[in-house]
Amino acid sequence: MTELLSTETRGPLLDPLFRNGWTMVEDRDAITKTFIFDNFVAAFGWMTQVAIWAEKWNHHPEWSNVYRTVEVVLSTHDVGGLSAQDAKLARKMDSLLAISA
Ligand SMILES: C[C@H](O)[C@H](O)[C@H]1CNC2=NC(N)=NC(=O)C2=N1
Repeated sequence: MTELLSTETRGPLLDPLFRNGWTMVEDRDAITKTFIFDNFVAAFGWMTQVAIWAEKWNHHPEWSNVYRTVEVVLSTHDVGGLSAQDAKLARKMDSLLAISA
């Protein structure tokens, strides 16, 4: 069962993400990061790879793409805030950058 991140687990899970460009969304228990790629195809290719993982894990981003920029927000709708699933998908998004570069 997906659970809201507790105060104790929040730090260790989120701090590495904050060091990697993620930030909290203002007034919402969610994290956000803007990814900028060389061009639209690179952005969409990265989104496609993320989509495969999101579907596999049944955990989906809130995102928008304009040309080579992808704005991502992660939160777990079922629990109304951040869960370990969000940190997991955020780590995967960052790891896929190396492949997409
Ligand atoms: C019915 C389906 O399993 C749920 O709606 C899943 C789908 N993807 C999801 N994605 C996110 N970000 N949060 C959820 O709570 C969630 N729930």
